[in-house]
Amino acid sequence: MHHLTLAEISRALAAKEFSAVELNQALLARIKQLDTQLNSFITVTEELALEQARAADARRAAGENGALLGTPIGHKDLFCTEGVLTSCASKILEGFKAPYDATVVEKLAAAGTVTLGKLNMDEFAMGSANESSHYGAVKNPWDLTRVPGGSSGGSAAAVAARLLPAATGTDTGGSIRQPAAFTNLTGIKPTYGRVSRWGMIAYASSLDQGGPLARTAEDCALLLGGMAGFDAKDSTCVDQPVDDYLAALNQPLAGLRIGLPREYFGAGLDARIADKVMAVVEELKKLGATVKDISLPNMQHAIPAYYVIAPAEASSNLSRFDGVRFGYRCENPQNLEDLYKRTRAEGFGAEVKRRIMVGTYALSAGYYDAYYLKAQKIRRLIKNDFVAAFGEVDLILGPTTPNPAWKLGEKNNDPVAQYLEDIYTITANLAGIPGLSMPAGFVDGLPVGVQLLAPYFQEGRLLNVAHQYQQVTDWHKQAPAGF
Ligand SMILES: NC(=O)C[C@H](N)C(=O)O
Repeated sequence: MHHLTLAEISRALAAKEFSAVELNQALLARIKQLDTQLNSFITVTEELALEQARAADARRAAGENGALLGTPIGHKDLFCTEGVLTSCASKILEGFKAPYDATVVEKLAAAGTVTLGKLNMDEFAMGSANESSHYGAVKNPWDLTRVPGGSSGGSAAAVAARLLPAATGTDTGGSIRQPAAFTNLTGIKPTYGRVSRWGMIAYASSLDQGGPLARTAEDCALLLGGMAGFDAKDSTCVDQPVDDYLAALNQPLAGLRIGLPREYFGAGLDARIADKVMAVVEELKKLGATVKDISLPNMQHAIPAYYVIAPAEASSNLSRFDGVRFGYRCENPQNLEDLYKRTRAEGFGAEVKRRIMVGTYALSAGYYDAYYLKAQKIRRLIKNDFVAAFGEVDLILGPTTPNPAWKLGEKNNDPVAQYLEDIYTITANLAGIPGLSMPAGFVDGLPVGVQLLAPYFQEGRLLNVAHQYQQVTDWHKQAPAGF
């Protein structure tokens, strides 16, 4: 059963080929047996899962037939789940059981999904390797000596290893798309405001967006349909109807205008990845697409701008973790200041501290104009580049990452080397547009992802193109050996 996609599971449950209880028990057994190799789960919610599976079977017996009813998923451990540890993979949230469900969790539970657990991640979603977790690094099922990408590395590893058919993730600068690329999955970061951030622990609020990771575009369409929608509890959530993503999948691609930004194919890109990207372009041409060279001239400024804006917002968001209200508190504080200082010094890991310091510095009087304000101006230029490009083309295509998954530990001592790996993904967050990564082949046995970008609220278009590509290729069907 573990090789079935979410859509196949949905159909099998509807046809009563097996029950939700049988399916979820089988996956729980598989998680117990195999996750010791990957470390993709922080918490396995066995009791909750069986309770939800029994309820789903009862709802089906009573005549309900929702597409997600009884389907197994996992949540990245920054989505609040009532009564269950929600850790952000940080020591500072040690023992924190959320008092309520995030909107995404609530919506998916109402649709009948079964939560098998909470998935490992980079601490507070800061990283591209899933090595900064307080709960230990996650391993890539394609090569256990390599990183799965980050920050949604646990979600990616679990889905790639067939421990789960799909999972939620979040993407602030690539955290869904980059791990999807490193583990041969399809993952979509929706338009900013498409999915509610309520109950999703904030890293950089103007960039964070939740979305699905799965093995196929069809599965992403199914899960995103359950996640997206207006939520009055998130003031940045957009009140616009959600498209029928499943219905959009089968549109023909004839006449689709694809733009290839020349800045995406410059220095730093592994030539073997460039070849894979061009092979995807050829395949899409056969399906009727036309291709045009375009330019996104401000892309070179994206990394410095992102690594000012994201830490600035993080330094503000993370000030709430002070040992008073949530999670970890240092032993025997001498006074209030000592409580704050030692709790935060002991509770946050090195990368989180680095970003709090960078962000605080960038926002401080005298430096604000030079760094934060300048970064915001660059952000606008990057957005304008996309708006101009989408005047000429329907979709932008390029690599998701410049390199395939690197070795565990390889970029640990060089944060900037790791930041540079985000070059192709962070622009979509700065502009707020949707982006999708899909499997496009292998280099030395390691998965390669291709990224598709679309205008605001055209998630359906991205899923449509990826689905059509997946009808004529089978990269996405390849499973890692041993899983
Ligand atoms: N959170 C993300 O989207 C990952 C990005 N590499 C960051 O560390 O900010």
